[in-house]
Amino acid sequence: MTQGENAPASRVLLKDVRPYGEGEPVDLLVADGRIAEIGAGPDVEVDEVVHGEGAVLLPGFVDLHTHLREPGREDAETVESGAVAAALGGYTAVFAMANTDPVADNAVVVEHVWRRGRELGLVDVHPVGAVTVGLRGTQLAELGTMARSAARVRVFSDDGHCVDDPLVMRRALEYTSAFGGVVAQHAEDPRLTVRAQAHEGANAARLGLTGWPAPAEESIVARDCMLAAHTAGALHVCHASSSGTADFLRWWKAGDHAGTVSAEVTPHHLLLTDELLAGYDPVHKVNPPLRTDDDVHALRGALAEGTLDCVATDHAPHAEQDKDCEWSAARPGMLGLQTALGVVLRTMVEPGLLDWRGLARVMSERPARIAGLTDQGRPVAEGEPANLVLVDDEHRWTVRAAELASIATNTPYEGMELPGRVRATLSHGRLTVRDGVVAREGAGH
Ligand SMILES: NC(=O)N[C@@H](CC(=O)O)C(=O)O
Ligand SMILES: [Zn+2]
Ligand SMILES: [Zn+2]
Repeated sequence: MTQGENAPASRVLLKDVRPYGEGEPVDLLVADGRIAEIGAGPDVEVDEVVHGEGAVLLPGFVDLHTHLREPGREDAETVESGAVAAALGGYTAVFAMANTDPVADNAVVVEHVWRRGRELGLVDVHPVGAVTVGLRGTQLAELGTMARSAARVRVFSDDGHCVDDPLVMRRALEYTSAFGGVVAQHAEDPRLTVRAQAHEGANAARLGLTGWPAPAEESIVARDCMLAAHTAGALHVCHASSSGTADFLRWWKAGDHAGTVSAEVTPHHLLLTDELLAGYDPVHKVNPPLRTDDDVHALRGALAEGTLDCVATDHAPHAEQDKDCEWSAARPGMLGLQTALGVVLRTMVEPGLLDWRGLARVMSERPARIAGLTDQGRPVAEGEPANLVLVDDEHRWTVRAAELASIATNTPYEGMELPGRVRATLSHGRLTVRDGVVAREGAGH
């Protein structure tokens, strides 16, 4: 049984919508969780009508990198608050990272997160399993048990920590390749980033902050690509942040290597730089750190050309006491689910680096394929699953932390005007967002 099957409204008419922002507006009928008809007549009988007024219809977004903080830090985010934020951001599937408390390194924790997601019925919540027990980097977690659990875990990551022992990484790639899993690596050589607080460069030097050098990321990315080739495993590079990482991946992907390598970039690394650190506001503290303008432009180019496969939010809510303190004590991370679309429109679509089809590729199709999802990231076409987002491309809005759905408020975009508003989101044929508001009635089983 898939989410939404118990939904009360099974027939929805999306009126005057433009799939991929192309051509004249059409009417699109959703029935029984699928796109039943494109060009449906005006007199068709439905339970709900959404007036698109020419808004852009895309496959629902898929986030490979979300921190939901449940279990353990429900004062920062819960599966519920995160699922609401995800739906409002246009997401129909999110991958919830394993660095919870307790760690999601066993079937009990991943099944809890997965069940909670299903109960809510707002977005498909896929738990990520930890690679190693307790994220400690020494002993492989029960990867096979998590894969065989009800949550059917396919993405594994110690995110927040690097699997720095090359033998442990090798074994993880070997083991997961046996069942089509992927290892998502937080690439950070721990020896090169001891006490690191900011991108190693002129700004960190001026501000007196210990540097996080780009080679700490790049050396692990290079090593892991070689291990993926050697094991014929699947590697996914989390939050690529430097021009050197992009250059290496471009070179690597141009070669003929066994294994599979994919990579994500976050919205904040596409827009923000370490110049923002001058005010010492920890809202700008994130791992990997904000880097330079050159890095930002290299990452945009790499995403446009496909060297970087997709955008992932690394949505990282933190409670006030963990963020509203001096720089060195603050936790790294920033909110991202509700601002990702706007930042990608601003950094990639407005400058002409991606069109709407390109946006669908990097925010929906590629991430779905990387994670092995078959019902997400599908074309907007008759017979396909109705996991969809309707974007009002003319609308601009101002980010206010207090108005975001997350419990935590650590957005670096406070007061910023962003393009694009999510007018509606459909998960398995059911409206989860209507007129920019979460549609909660009927949620749950
Ligand atoms: N990105 C961050 O700065 N923080 C993440 C961990 C991570 O993604 O490495 C978190 O869990 O808060
Ligand atoms: Zn990370
Ligand atoms: Zn993360």
